[in-house]
Amino acid sequence: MPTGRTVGGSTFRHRYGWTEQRLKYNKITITLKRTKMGPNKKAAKHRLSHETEREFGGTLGAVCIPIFLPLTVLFLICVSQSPEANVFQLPPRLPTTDQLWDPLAPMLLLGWIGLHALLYMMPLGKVSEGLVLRNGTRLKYPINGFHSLCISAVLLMLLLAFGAPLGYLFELLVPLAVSAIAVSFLFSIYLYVRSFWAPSHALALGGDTGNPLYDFFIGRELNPRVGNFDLKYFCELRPGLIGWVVINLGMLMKEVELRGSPSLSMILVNCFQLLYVADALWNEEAVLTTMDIVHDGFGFMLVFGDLAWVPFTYSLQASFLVVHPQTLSLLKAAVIVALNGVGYYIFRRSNSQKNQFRRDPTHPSVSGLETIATATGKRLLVSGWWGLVRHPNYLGDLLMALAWSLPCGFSHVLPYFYVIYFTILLIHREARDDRQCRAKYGLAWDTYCRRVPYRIFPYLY
Ligand SMILES: NC(=O)C1=CN([C@@H]2O[C@H](COP(=O)(O)OP(=O)(O)OC[C@H]3O[C@@H](n4cnc5c(N)ncnc54)[C@H](OP(=O)(O)O)[C@@H]3O)[C@@H](O)[C@H]2O)C=CC1
Ligand SMILES: CC(C)=CCC[C@@H](C)[C@H]1CC=C2C3=C(CC[C@@]21C)[C@@]1(C)CC[C@H](O)C(C)(C)[C@@H]1CC3
Repeated sequence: MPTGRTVGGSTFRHRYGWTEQRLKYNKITITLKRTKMGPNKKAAKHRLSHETEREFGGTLGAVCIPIFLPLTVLFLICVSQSPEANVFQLPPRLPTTDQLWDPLAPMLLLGWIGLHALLYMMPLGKVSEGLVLRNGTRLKYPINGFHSLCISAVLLMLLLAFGAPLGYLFELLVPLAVSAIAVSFLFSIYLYVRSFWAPSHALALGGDTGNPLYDFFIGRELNPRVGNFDLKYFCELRPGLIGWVVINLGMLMKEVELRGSPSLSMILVNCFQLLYVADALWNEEAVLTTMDIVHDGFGFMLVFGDLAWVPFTYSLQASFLVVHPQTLSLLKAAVIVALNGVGYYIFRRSNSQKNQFRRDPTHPSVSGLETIATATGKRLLVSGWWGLVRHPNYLGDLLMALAWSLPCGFSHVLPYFYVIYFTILLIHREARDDRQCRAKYGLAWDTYCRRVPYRIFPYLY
């Protein structure tokens, strides 16, 4: 019988009599106490208490980020559409009040979200189970995001065939972003209020600090649902992500209106980002094991990220290209396509390898890989993609991000906003994940880190 193994700095004993287990989980100390009950684990009663250390700068971050990021979205759209496209221009270019509002924008936005809610509820595709929750149950999720993308594509083609002016999205970008920001605030308030009716096991471990500003920002409830409709899972992949490629298409149509045909740069940006979104929806099931679904509460940060940040800042290259056309030689285009291909290959293969390993470690594609055991019973891959760096999927994602900016040339910083922001996001995300894994796996995680010393970039970081 193993006793006294150290996990995340605390001691726990595998013994039939009693256990007291202190897990440091993402800066949250969880104390699980079991009474003397014999070997039947199901009979053991858990007392759960948690003190949380706050992320994203705590209360200050929770107040500043919801002010600063929405303004950043509006600022960046305006800069991308201005002739100078200079992010460092002082005073900063902000929209006039006239530019902010168009009654068409909220109608289009709510119609779009409503359409995707209907598609989500359609009995298409399979139903999959999420990971086991703290109360021992598993939620069911419809895997029909790719169907939604295809149906959206057919509807858009029909609209184009009937002469719908999709290029008008260029003029509507700022009012649409304003509406998405307003919806994000209202929706987050609804989520915060309704979380007080949720049972305690349904709250996110880091989102129930008792500080209303912080909890509103980070999200109290883990998987808020209306009946079977999972609000977080729905927002993560559908209206925002598909909305992003629709905005890109709108920018392409605007270019056609202005110059008669789309540029090679615009085609590349549209194709690369469509591939990324289609891939996410094709592999929708894999989202069920991401940090956002498994760990993070659904609050302002994710709501705004999904509904406003992703569609309006990830499409900046396309809106930039409308006003700042670029000439791209075939040779340069080929190099950029190759870079995107390499990035995509690393991203997809590494994500699929880990998902396959987590779902079925005996599967022939992963059973031959070298692994190390952890005290939780789960194993960690130390060969294959996950033996190269600790986050090969981030490496691939970053290479793609660079390939999306390069078609915009080197004359402006703005098209590189995504790759700069994304590097910061992923470095921060890696640090969060490192803390969580050290808490979960203790010594085994340290061994893994020694075996695989680089986090994202081989021999660099
Ligand atoms: N475009 C965008 O804006 C964004 C894209 N992304 C992308 O989303 C994808 C998912 O990222 P994310 O959810 O952050 O994290 P990961 O998919 O990298 O998952 C991290 C988890 O994987 C497991 N793990 C880590 N190392 C190993 C190993 N050696 N062997 C087996 N399992 C391991 C651990 O969980 P456990 O052991 O519990 O299974 C760990 O918590 C990435 O490709 C990322 O690039 C992410 C954020 C934003
Ligand atoms: C600055 C700010 C408001 C940050 C919020 C972060 C969110 C924008 C991102 C957190 C994790 C995300 C993921 C994707 C999109 C961005 C957010 C929501 C993702 C859906 C993109 C497509 C990928 O294939 C993915 C499914 C792996 C990915 C999951 C994480």
